[in-house]
Amino acid sequence: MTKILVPYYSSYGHIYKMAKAVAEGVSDIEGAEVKIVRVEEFEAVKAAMSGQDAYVEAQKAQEDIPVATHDDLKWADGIVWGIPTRYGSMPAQMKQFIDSAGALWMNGDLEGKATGIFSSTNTIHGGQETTAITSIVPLLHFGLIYVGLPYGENPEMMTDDPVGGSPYSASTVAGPDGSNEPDERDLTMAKRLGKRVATVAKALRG
Ligand SMILES: Cc1cc2nc3c(=O)[nH]c(=O)nc-3n(C[C@H](O)[C@H](O)[C@H](O)COP(=O)(O)O)c2cc1C
Repeated sequence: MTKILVPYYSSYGHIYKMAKAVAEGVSDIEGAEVKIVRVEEFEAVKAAMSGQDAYVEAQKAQEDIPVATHDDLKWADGIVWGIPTRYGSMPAQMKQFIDSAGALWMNGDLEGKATGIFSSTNTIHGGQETTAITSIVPLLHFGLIYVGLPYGENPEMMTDDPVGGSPYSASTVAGPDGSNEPDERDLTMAKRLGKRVATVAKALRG
């Protein structure tokens, strides 16, 4: 059994929808088991956003998703992180989860596991690539083995349409007001990322 974890943080649901696509892709691999977990929201953000319908609805839709733990990270053979952009890099909620996993780093618990990232921004040039690239840094400190998204398997990237996806990560563009649904091409690339990380994780397990 190859165990793949999809830990994500999502305020408005785009990353959550991408997480489900990633999980679907993992399921294409024989003998793969996938678990989606959400990184917990800050109480201060919950309070600040309590009057914003889009946020409240998106949080409600995720209520049944278990909260991510460090034991989940240890359980997994591969980890595909769902990281929306905050000022061009990862949200503090995700950073806190990663920073608080120092004991795992110290023990080398994640070394040699396959990993990948999917992301989301409001705007096309708002930081999809910087979010992926800067998020890779702590993942390499953990000794994770990074799996990207190659052009060869993802012809959807060869376009000047405002879709997500780059060699660094699967991604989606939520739109300036956040009302876009993930494009079908974004979901397809997210599925392929899930499948690719599961393939590598399986091979690494031997
Ligand atoms: C504090 C904050 C900072 C943000 N910074 C950026 C940014 O730098 N570039 C951008 O395009 N979108 C930015 N956004 C928009 C989010 O990236 C977008 O809402 C998110 O990717 C949608 O994913 P979600 O629906 O899963 O929350 C920001 C949103 C917030 C709340």
